[in-house]
Amino acid sequence: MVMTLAEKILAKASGNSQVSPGDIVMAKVETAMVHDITGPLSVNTLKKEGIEKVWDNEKIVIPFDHQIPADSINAAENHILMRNFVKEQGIKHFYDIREGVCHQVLPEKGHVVPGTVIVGADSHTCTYGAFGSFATGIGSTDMAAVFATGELWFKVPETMYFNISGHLKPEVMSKDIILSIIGMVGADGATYKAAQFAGETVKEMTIASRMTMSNMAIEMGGKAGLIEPDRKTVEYVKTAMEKNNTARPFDIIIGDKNAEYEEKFEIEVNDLEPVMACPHNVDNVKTVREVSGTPIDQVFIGSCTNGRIEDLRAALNVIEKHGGISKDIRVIVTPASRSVMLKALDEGLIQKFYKYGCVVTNPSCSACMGALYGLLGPKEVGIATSNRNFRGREGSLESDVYLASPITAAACAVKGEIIDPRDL
Ligand SMILES: CC(C)[C@H](C(=O)O)[C@@H](O)C(=O)O
Ligand code: SF4
Repeated sequence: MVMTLAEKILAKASGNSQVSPGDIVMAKVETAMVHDITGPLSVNTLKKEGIEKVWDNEKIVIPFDHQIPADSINAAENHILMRNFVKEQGIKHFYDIREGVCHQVLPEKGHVVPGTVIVGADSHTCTYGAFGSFATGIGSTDMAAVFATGELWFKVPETMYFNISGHLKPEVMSKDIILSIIGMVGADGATYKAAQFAGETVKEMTIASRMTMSNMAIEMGGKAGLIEPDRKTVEYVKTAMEKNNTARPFDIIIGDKNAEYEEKFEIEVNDLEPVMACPHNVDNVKTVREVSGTPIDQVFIGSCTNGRIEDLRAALNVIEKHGGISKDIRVIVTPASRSVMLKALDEGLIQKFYKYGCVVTNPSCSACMGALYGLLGPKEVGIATSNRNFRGREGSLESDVYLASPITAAACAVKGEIIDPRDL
């Protein structure tokens, strides 16, 4: 019988020749990730259960990213607890405060393996679906079970298939596509389903743009957000593995031709306009022109959704073209990882952001979740290139967050209010 990409990966990882939606399978995990916020509970649970050794100290990856450098004594204590765990267990892949956001660091360091099951104690673990893996976020206590056994049970999800065709206008990015899709299906439209993004538009996309799409699959409830691997994927993964001594063989798994999808959507993007997710729900999606003129206080360009080099280039391009940012607002720029930061430094982007009066921070989760810095105060309005805008996400419960692409966010930074990049 034919299977979808998600079904094929779960079948392989669970040693079955065939699986169908609804089946419960026990799957082998290829990579398991916890970070500085979610790791401590996994570690304490493991200890409480009396488990002395993790199943594989080479398959557990621990990046620090949410509260780096430690912004409170509590964060510093979490860091100490995790560093001790790393030492005790001989965890091979530990990335202390210098590397950046987990979902950027794992692919860059070669820990994302196409065709495998990857779990992370972070909801945006679905980002790695962009590499053709079945990647999903799990809770810290579930992770303790994975640390102990290297396996986890899954209910095989149905797949919602999004066939995307056409060419984007120059001011429109993959962020606008995924926001439009979420606006269309709703924040719970794909609950416990695998979303699969396919079609010529996705094929033409860079890996970074694909990651933006998969990253937000969870924002419509998706268990995973998969994209079939192709030449670009293999090249990215092989290079990352070779550079970081993480090389291992992997299979390229693609879905069967006549696989059954729960629902198939045809999306044509030639006429897609820049859009925004407006307060306070990610599915409250409007064209930027509909909310044009809204006053703003802060623009945040960064996060695991849109903090990659192409995002920084695109944002700076808009700022440069229009002679700088508004002096009435704050602009925070956070490269998603050390390697993005180094590239941005090499290309002179950081110097220019600074010149224009942006605040550039260390690679981290930064202002994305209102846990580190860049918090919004009461009644303030922020534009963010990140993935969530629920009440209080970026600070005060009385603040508003609009989610947008880096191009739109930069246009708003230039104007000091919400504006469609085409109207600058
Ligand atoms: C802190 C962590 C549990 C959380 C998540 O899982 O998504 C965070 O990364 C977020 O984006 O809200
Ligand atoms: S950048 Fe934001 S969304 Fe991504 S892992 Fe960090 S807090 Fe979560």
